[in-house]
Amino acid sequence: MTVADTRGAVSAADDSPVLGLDGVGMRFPDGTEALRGVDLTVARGEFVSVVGPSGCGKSTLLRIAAGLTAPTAGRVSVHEGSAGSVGYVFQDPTLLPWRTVRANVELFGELRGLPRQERRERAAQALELVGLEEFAGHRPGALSGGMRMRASLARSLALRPGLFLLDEPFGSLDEITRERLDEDLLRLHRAERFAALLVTHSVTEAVLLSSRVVVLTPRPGRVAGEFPVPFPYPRAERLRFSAELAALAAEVSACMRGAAR
Ligand SMILES: Nc1ncnc2c1ncn2[C@@H]1O[C@H](COP(=O)(O)OP(=O)(O)OP(=O)(O)O)[C@@H](O)[C@H]1O
Repeated sequence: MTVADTRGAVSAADDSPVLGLDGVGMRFPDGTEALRGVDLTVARGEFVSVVGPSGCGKSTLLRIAAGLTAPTAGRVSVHEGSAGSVGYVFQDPTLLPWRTVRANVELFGELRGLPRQERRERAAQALELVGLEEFAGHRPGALSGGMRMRASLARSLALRPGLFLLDEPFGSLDEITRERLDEDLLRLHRAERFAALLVTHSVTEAVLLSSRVVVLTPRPGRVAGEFPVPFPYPRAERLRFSAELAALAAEVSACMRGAAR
């Protein structure tokens, strides 16, 4: 996996996928087979969501894409030059409670040895993007759950990722906060133009955010279907409650149910 620190690495002529999974399989040492023969690509600027029944291997897939777990079959490629940094956001914001929000957002830059001034600038910009400038000096304990998740998004945004991997990031939040953060994510995706791979339990969220939805079968997870989402970006808030979105979400859900039989 290549990790670069600037957006300058993106080449206009380069249309290779940012992420490619080729025949990926995963069998854990205890014999549990989580994934089998998964082919999946994410192109530059694309927003792909993965849905599937609980335990079908979604988180395992994301961990493999992030390079945190090595697959036991197949290949993973993160394309050199086109990806820039990889941002990884979990359901748990994992902020350090003794650091201020600003210092948390600067953390990854610190770990990568970015000069102090650049870290400061990137953190300030990322905090502005997620609307947390005024809370930069607060500690995470003083923030709401939604704000903590925004801080977690900002921490990854400060890496200026070419690829964002999101594992059910809003799963523990109440519905209204989750809807707001979906809007934020859509806006950030437009503004920063990263490619995204999102794991979610919500078919509506998947359709609302994505340019493509991938459905996995029950364990071992295989690709049961892929659904291009035809709605152009930027997407209006009312799309969430539209008949068009409901119809596509019903198709995706039917595929999930069919795969589970
Ligand atoms: N380290 C491990 N060792 C053995 N089995 C594991 C390990 N990690 C995950 N599994 C199993 O692999 C399967 C897939 O797990 P994973 O967490 O990827 O599923 P998921 O689709 O993300 O689940 P959920 O939707 O409930 O979060 C599950 O049966 C899980 O118990």
